[in-house]
Amino acid sequence: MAEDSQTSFAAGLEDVVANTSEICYVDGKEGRLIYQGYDIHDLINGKATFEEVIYLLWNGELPTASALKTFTDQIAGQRALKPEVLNFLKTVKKDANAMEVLRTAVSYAGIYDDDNGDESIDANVRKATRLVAQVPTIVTSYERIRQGLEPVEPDRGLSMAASFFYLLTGSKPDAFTEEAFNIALILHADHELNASTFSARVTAATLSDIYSAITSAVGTLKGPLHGGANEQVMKMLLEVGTVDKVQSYIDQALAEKRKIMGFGHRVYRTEDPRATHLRRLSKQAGERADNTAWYEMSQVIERTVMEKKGLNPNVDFYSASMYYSLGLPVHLFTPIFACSRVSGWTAHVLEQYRNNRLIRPRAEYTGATDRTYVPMDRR
Ligand SMILES: CC(=O)SCCNC(=O)CCNC(=O)[C@H](O)C(C)(C)COP(=O)(O)OP(=O)(O)OC[C@H]1O[C@@H](n2cnc3c(N)ncnc32)[C@H](O)[C@@H]1OP(=O)(O)O
Ligand SMILES: O=C([O-])CC(=O)C(=O)O
Repeated sequence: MAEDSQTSFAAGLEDVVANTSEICYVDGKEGRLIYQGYDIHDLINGKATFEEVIYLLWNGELPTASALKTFTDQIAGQRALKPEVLNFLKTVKKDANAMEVLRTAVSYAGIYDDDNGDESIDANVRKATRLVAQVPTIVTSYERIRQGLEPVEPDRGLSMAASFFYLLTGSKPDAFTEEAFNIALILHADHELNASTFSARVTAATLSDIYSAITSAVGTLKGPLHGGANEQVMKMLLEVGTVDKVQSYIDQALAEKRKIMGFGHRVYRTEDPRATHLRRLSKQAGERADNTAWYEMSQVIERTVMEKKGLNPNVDFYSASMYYSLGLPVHLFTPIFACSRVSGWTAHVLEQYRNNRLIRPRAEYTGATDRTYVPMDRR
């Protein structure tokens, strides 16, 4: 064994502290989520906007009214896609996975970004602004193109929450939908060194460009153990169908050693504070849609999984029924997560650039040693 081999190995890097960050603190024991010192409950109870939270994540301070207006206008002014990106969305196959399309479109947009090749701090902030502005446009435009509809021209006067629905449907959402979606965007904005943010930081730490980092992150978020879980949760609810089938479904899944999607977490050992809000919003969205069946089924699943496995729901559990009740297509649930998390990813990439060191851990070598090469004719 090589002399410099590492002696401590943590499977899945559990509890390994891989960098310092001022952006976000997750208290897994108490179930608290803090953005730049502000508890998410305070941000939501104080009726913060998603734009305000992006400003906070990037700058470390809450904006004044005029700073927020300038920032909001800057984002709103960057929503339109470059013709090359739009053309990619129009020519890619219509039944592609929406996260794969987003991943490739982000990578493509980087090539055509006006600041491509400029790695100055100002250029990276401009690129980050375009990324948070355009990820929702990519997601909604591809969905419309897939349905045989023309993409909608962005409306600069709309909030990020309202703009998503406008770009998707051509109509402005009602006040409840805008408010609920704004909260969901805030809740998904950042989560310390989750897998996709870590992959963004690893890419950025090679001093590669911000679009490459966000492309890595989108690909990582897609997996069902991470952001992809919200779509799997809704598929489970649809498969279970009715409340009376929950018990047998969960029993069978656990007997087959299958994971119940939307439950468990690497850090939280108690209620995920985001689930507290999403549970309430799932109920309210169900009531407004005159169908609380998905919420009620979710409640029974939550009780059953707690009873049988002692696991709490994570952010992906109640967001599924909430989005479904808002009329959003299931295959957009994970792209919607990306529309929010791109704010945290970009905050982390900008932080990585400010104080960079290559991220390069070691592997504990478990392979063979001291073998002698055997020529081909003697194998
Ligand atoms: C935005 C987000 O990324 S939130 C997470 C979204 N992902 C999901 O909801 C997928 C379902 N959940 C999971 O797969 C896991 O809980 C993860 C991936 C979130 C965390 O994984 P880890 O920290 O590696 O925990 P790990 O998978 O080792 O689970 C520990 C134990 O709890 C069990 N467990 C964890 N989650 C679940 C679950 N959802 N259903 C059933 N059992 C579970 C495991 O089987 C394991 O049991 P064992 O020790 O008897 O083998
Ligand atoms: O922190 C994690 O490991 C996963 C998570 O909840 C998130 O990314 O929001």
